[in-house]
Amino acid sequence: MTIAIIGAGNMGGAVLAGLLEAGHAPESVIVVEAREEQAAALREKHGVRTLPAPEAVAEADIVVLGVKPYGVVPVLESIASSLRQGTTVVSLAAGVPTSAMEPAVPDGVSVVRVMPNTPALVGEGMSAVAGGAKATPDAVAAAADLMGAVGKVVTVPESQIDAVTAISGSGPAYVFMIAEAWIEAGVHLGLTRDDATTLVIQTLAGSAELLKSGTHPAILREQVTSPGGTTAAALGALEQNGLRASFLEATRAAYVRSKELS
Ligand SMILES: NC(=O)C1=CN([C@@H]2O[C@H](COP(=O)(O)OP(=O)(O)OC[C@H]3O[C@@H](n4cnc5c(N)ncnc54)[C@H](OP(=O)(O)O)[C@@H]3O)[C@@H](O)[C@H]2O)C=CC1
Ligand SMILES: O=C(O)[C@@H]1CCC=N1
Repeated sequence: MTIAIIGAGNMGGAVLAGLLEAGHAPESVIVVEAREEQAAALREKHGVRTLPAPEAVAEADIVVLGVKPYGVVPVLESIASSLRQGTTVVSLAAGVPTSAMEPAVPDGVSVVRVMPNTPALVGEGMSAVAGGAKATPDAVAAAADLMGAVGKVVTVPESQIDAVTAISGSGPAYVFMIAEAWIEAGVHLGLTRDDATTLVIQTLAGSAELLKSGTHPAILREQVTSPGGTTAAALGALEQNGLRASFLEATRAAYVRSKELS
């Protein structure tokens, strides 16, 4: 199975590193990068091959598109004549529907849309997979297998990909912003920045583990909240300051933006 990754920046690079970490042989991964210095850095760091796009896709069973949304269709047009029958194109781009990509590829090439997230870098990604109208079931399964190497995968109808983008695609940024604010809050209370960082990161990681155990978040929250205690005081302040409404509004904004991009 040869995988070509066109555009190994933040997201394509996370998939690349995650795949290698999961045991994919570096020789079976070909990277296409716009700038030679970036290509050289990836060769050096990961031991992968780098090639111009047409040569890379001519060898590939799966072509992963990690370029910005506006670059997706131009890249497809530039590689169309080199794609082999039976190749699966996996687009990671936000807001680019398969209906915009399919006309740019020859018949016999499947297009699958994936919305991943950056924790793929450490094998803890969350991806949603949606096949285009012309994608074969095998191609959708191959895309799901690929992303399964770097985290969890769900298969959704393409109509839900904008919602997925708003929840898990952009989601890590919500967590990182909360972590930043939380650490600063610790510093405001007199903790050293190092200690505040350790306290916050381990609290996030431990809480994520508890959530993964399957207990409902409301039960876990109740277990921390003593009547009339410190947590109740903090949660009251979060409610008063509109935490839930902020999440509704933030994810709605991401959803609308994802639709606008298409
Ligand atoms: N970042 C994220 O968390 C997520 C991103 N995505 C999607 O992933 C895609 C990439 O985003 P992101 O990784 O953040 O962006 P980056 O800018 O970090 O990565 C894009 C990469 O593609 C390279 N590139 C641009 N044009 C070409 C080309 N013609 N051929 C080969 N390489 C090219 C860029 O090089 P150069 O820098 O030289 O331009 C860069 O390395 C987007 O479509 C985005 O919607 C999806 C989910 C999450
Ligand atoms: O911000 C973006 O547009 C991309 C898509 C999801 C995460 N990053």
